[in-house]
Amino acid sequence: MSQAKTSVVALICAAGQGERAGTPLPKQYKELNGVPMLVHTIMAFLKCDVVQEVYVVLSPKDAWYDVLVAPLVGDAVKAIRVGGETRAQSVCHALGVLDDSHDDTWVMVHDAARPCIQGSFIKKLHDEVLQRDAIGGLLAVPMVDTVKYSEDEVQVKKTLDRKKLWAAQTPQMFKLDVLYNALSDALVDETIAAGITDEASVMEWAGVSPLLVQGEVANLKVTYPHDFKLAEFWLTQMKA
Ligand SMILES: Nc1ccn([C@@H]2O[C@H](COP(=O)(O)OP(=O)(O)OP(=O)(O)O)[C@@H](O)[C@H]2O)c(=O)n1
Ligand SMILES: C[C@](O)(CO)[C@H](O)COP(=O)(O)O
Repeated sequence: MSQAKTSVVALICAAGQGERAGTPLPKQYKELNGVPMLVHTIMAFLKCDVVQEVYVVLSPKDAWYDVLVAPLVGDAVKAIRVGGETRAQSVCHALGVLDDSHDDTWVMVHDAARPCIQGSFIKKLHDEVLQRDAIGGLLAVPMVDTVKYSEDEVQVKKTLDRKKLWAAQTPQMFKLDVLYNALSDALVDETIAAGITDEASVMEWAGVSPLLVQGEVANLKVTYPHDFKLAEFWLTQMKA
């Protein structure tokens, strides 16, 4: 008897302004090796056979997606124009749109700003979460630097035990309805909302322990101007 395939959708967050990157257009539209960053990100999910549907959350004011990205990715990707002021709000609004039509579905939330994501990384997260029957999980990399804790951004208060520290990446994979309910609850309180910087953090707040799946440094988040060249390097390496 054939088993029913697990339903997995990708939600790519592309409603940010990219202020730290300092580009004229939001950074997700800057070309990397001749193609807008967001196209690289979307194509990785479109080509990955563990993902059945791909959605992108945009700012309601976005004037560039239809011109710069849609012609290159086609209509298999659905744009949802409900982005909010913070990443968490953008994700929550988009999940609210998807929740009605998606029962028993996993969602992989991913940053448009991580264009070097590869199908093999996506599949690793998918397989480990499902094989271990986890509540959900995220790609993350162990810290390689010694990590200092400061309360005033001037002096060191202490050194943290880096063996216990991981840098969170995306995608992060959870049941869509569970994540939506947790995010909706958390965002009601401004103080709690301020600490919700990824999907795992809201699930931790809800009392569960997401699975850490070891990722790759290549899956960097393009944040500052110097990151564009680094992302181009990794994209070239991965195509080689
Ligand atoms: N209100 C927001 C803010 C961010 N994002 C998305 O979340 C991802 C990670 O956020 P970050 O790198 O912080 O992007 P920006 O918020 O655009 O950057 P900055 O903070 O420098 O303005 C990005 O793909 C960004 O488009 C989003 O969908 N909605
Ligand atoms: C979700 C994230 O990519 C995990 O590292 C990251 O937190 C998003 O960036 P932001 O600057 O916190 O929006």
